[in-house]
Amino acid sequence: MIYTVTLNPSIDYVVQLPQLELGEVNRLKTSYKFPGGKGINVSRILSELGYANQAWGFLGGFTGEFVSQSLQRLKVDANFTKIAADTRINVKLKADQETELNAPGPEITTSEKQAFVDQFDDLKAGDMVIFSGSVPSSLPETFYFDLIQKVKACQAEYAVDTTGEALKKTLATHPVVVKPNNHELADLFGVELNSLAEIKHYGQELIKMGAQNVMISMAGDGGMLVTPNGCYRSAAPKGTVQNSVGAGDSMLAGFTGTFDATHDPVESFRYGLASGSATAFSADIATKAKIEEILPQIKIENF
Ligand SMILES: Nc1ncnc2c1ncn2[C@@H]1O[C@H](COP(=O)(O)OP(=O)(O)OP(=O)(O)O)[C@@H](O)[C@H]1O
Ligand SMILES: O=P(O)(O)OC[C@@]1(O)O[C@H](CO)[C@@H](O)[C@@H]1O
Repeated sequence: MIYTVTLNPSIDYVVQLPQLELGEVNRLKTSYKFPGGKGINVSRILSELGYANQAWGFLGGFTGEFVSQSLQRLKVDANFTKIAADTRINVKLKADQETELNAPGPEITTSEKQAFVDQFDDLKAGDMVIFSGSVPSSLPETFYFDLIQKVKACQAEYAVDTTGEALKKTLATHPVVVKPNNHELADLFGVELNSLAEIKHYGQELIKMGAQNVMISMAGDGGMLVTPNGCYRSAAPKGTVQNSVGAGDSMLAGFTGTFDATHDPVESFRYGLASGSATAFSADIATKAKIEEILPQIKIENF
């Protein structure tokens, strides 16, 4: 069974307007509300692709209720820990440029945290846990690392999609895959990455630091997979971008779902790439049909 962990879910409030005028009243062309948070997006794609999974994390208040009901409607199996505070709302502005306003997240009490941590005692050998997204500020920065110790004690596998110190700290524990985008990879090492060769080099550094596979997403430039046995690269297929929010999560879902079933990193990368682009070319998270339409267009080469 696959479990996704979203410590900091959200309502994604996506608003469209031709141009943003700062300091003025801006009238929106359209607005949509989606259940958001990286692990939740991963769960949505896993469910689309038919991989049994359950979404875990914290949900609270009227916003948490919206996310919970949306997941029910989307038939995503969920077992969230209920909290007293409101789940956050993240604003995604689609104007001449895409701008995201992500809130820090709600207060989580000690007893709410403990109830969540206790869930990890039920994991079984061979389960896969996907940790995605930011850690709310009321939880320690080491929270993922602490949870990973529990996952390892149960002999389950895990993937990590987070940034900065939280990511660095998990590498030495040997996650199955980490998925920084090229900017997050550059920030991790305090460098600028100007070529594919440089991206490969720093991907290999993450392998040396302990990751089993490193999948680097590069938005419209496709992606790269670095493994201890080789490096693979694919450009992105052509299409009309509608909403790239969640493309990275979709990529991780395509990878982890396929990896859990096949243990083949290159085939997993192929599904990851197709799922990422399928979401970028959709208004919301992609459907299975969209992913399957894009799959034949993915061309992976050794790099
Ligand atoms: N404009 C695009 N055209 C084609 N494919 C895209 C586009 N944007 C994203 N993708 C596909 O989706 C993958 C993940 O996208 P991206 O690099 O934007 O992830 P991310 O930065 O983690 O995004 P997010 O945090 O919104 O989930 C890319 O590697 C690529 O394969
Ligand atoms: O603030 P975090 O946890 O880093 O990211 C949260 C978020 O931007 O990630 C998803 C897209 O990847 C959105 O659904 C959500 O709003």
